[in-house]
Amino acid sequence: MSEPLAIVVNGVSGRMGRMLVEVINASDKARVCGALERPGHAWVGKDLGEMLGGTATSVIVGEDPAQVLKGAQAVIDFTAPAATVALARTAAQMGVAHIIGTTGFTPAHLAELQEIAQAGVIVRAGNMSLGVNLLTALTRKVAEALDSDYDIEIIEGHHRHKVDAPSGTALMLGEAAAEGRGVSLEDHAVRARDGITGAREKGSIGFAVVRGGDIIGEHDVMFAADGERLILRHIASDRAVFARGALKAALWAQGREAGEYDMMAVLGL
Ligand SMILES: NC(=O)C1=CN([C@@H]2O[C@H](COP(=O)(O)OP(=O)(O)OC[C@H]3O[C@@H](n4cnc5c(N)ncnc54)[C@H](O)[C@@H]3O)[C@@H](O)[C@H]2O)C=CC1
Ligand SMILES: O=C(O)C1=N[C@H](C(=O)O)C[C@H](O)C1
Repeated sequence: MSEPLAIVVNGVSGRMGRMLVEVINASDKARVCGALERPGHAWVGKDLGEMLGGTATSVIVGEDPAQVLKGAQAVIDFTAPAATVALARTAAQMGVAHIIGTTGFTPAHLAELQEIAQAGVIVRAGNMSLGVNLLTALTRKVAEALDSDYDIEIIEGHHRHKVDAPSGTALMLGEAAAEGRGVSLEDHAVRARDGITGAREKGSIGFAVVRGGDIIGEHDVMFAADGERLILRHIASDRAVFARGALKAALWAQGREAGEYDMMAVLGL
């Protein structure tokens, strides 16, 4: 049996950071070899196991990616856009595969990641779950089959702490719908409605956002026509689905050529 993959978890005290440690620790294919938090965070310099409420481990939470990534084969990163772009540069320089779950990137961030990926392996997806990636493939197929008499609306819901909207997943679904229709999302997206908006423009792709409580992540893609509606739905009820996907991506990324990949590639969809 091969050695377990050495993985660093970035943003380790966050909702996804904690979940990643749990999922990696439960796997015989990988181990947590390092942990990162934002500079000055209360966990920096402390033992990861103790910070998570368990027994001491040999992993001390660090704040300097260049130090912590030494000896790592992958870093899994669910943090914030600027932090992720900065880490991508270091990971590429050090030959460490960078698995990115962070959402909320601007077009400038995305262009920078694309440039960095010329020299490093990046796997990035707005949603790492198998279910959502299947939903994405289905959305593309249905959008291809139905004409613009079917209005496409994407409705997403998340917990009260989420800072970006629409969600990375909703945008991924919007891209798939636009691709299926053979149009550009940028030209057809309606990301907010308020006041006297006028009637719905034919061919547009609408987004609606719910924020509240502890909703982990819910996404509907609606195709609404005269006389019928088709709704494709995914509900995440456990963050482990995202962490398991990220671990799969870290294993898949080993030995790949430099480039930016997505979960559809990892899952072969
Ligand atoms: N692609 C996917 O499947 C999923 C993506 N997400 C995305 O992951 C991101 C994080 O989500 P949560 O864990 O819920 O947020 P969170 O707020 O609980 O955790 C974020 C963590 O990142 C840390 N952080 C911020 N700046 C940092 C820096 N410079 N260096 C190191 N750590 C830093 C914070 O201190 C915090 O611990 C969001 O963008 C969210 O949308 C969340 C779930 C699934
Ligand atoms: O912030 C979250 O929690 C989630 N974010 C991702 C997104 O923006 O789509 C994925 C998941 O739905 C949870």
